[in-house]
Amino acid sequence: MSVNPPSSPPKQDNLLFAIPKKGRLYESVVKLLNGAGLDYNRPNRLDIAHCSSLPVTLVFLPASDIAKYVGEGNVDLGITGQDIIAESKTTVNELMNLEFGRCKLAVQAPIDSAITHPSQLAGKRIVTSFPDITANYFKQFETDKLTQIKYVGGSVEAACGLGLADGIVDLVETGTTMKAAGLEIISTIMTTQAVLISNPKTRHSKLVKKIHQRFVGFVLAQQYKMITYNICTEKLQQAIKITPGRKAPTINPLFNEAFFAVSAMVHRGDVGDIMDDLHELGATDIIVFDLENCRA
Ligand SMILES: Nc1ncnc2c1ncn2[C@@H]1O[C@H](COP(=O)(O)OP(=O)(O)OP(=O)(O)O)[C@@H](O)[C@H]1O
Ligand SMILES: O=P(O)(O)OC[C@H]1O[C@H](OP(=O)(O)OP(=O)(O)O)[C@H](O)[C@@H]1O
Ligand SMILES: [Mg+2]
Repeated sequence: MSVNPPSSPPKQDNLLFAIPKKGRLYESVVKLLNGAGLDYNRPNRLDIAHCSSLPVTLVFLPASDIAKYVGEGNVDLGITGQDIIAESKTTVNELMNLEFGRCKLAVQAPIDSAITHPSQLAGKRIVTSFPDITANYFKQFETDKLTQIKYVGGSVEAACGLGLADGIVDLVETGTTMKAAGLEIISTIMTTQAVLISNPKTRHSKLVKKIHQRFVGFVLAQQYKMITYNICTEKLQQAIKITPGRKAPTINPLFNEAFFAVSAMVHRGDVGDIMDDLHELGATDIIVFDLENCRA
């Protein structure tokens, strides 16, 4: 694998943190860094940026190289996909799932072909950006002939239409790319999402732990919203059943009234139903807030 060194030297003794320089993970990673308070200024086109808030240097690298840098280089932390870790065969510590970059790595073939099972592609021509995972996967179906696996760095879906492959192994999220290329899924090799990884031999374990904890808080905060409402004494117990909170709801009596103000964390996806249920019960002044960050 060819990898370019960063364009200017990192600050000595800073923790090095590898960030995807572009692509599908980039925007979510930038949000995560902001949310976790890792402030930085990235001069135009430079692949290196020093954080102003922590002794951390960000190195912007292709997502596909990050597992290698973290596993074998001096890079302490990184963000990349589980698919890339599996393909790199390097040992890294997977610290946490980041809940974005979700997709699956799938064997695909032209819709108008007679292929319905991956065994029909064993020994044939497969194009992919994941040659190692692909070779291992097809081994189970091979009898005499080895599967011919060709690596391409992108636009894998074009390979069948251009006569280079009988099938491909590529990532599928919505399926738009696959359908546009006239392909369909024959089998799924693995599901994947973005993860925070660390170098098992890092000299910065304290700082790794700190950043990890901040990310845990931010990712948790993204999954919840805060709801507050007023409810009369007689209906309080029923309301608590609707919003039990993560541990328990916070309940405060309202001044001079037989009412309580309740606040609780609720799952983002449940908010609509919970508001309906509370309204039906007779709760008033129901307000929902986004959580910017939290520490559970
Ligand atoms: N469509 C997608 N939906 C969700 N996650 C994806 C998708 N495509 C790729 N990923 C995840 O992001 C990782 C990096 O892929 P990405 O396409 O961003 O890199 P790239 O191909 O180097 O960049 P680019 O496509 O801009 O050339 C993948 O290994 C996978 O984990
Ligand atoms: O199922 P979908 O939602 O269409 O997403 C899947 C596509 O996304 C990625 O490609 P990307 O856009 O990164 O281009 P690339 O193939 O050139 O890397 C991946 O390689 C698939 O082709
Ligand atoms: Mg891509």
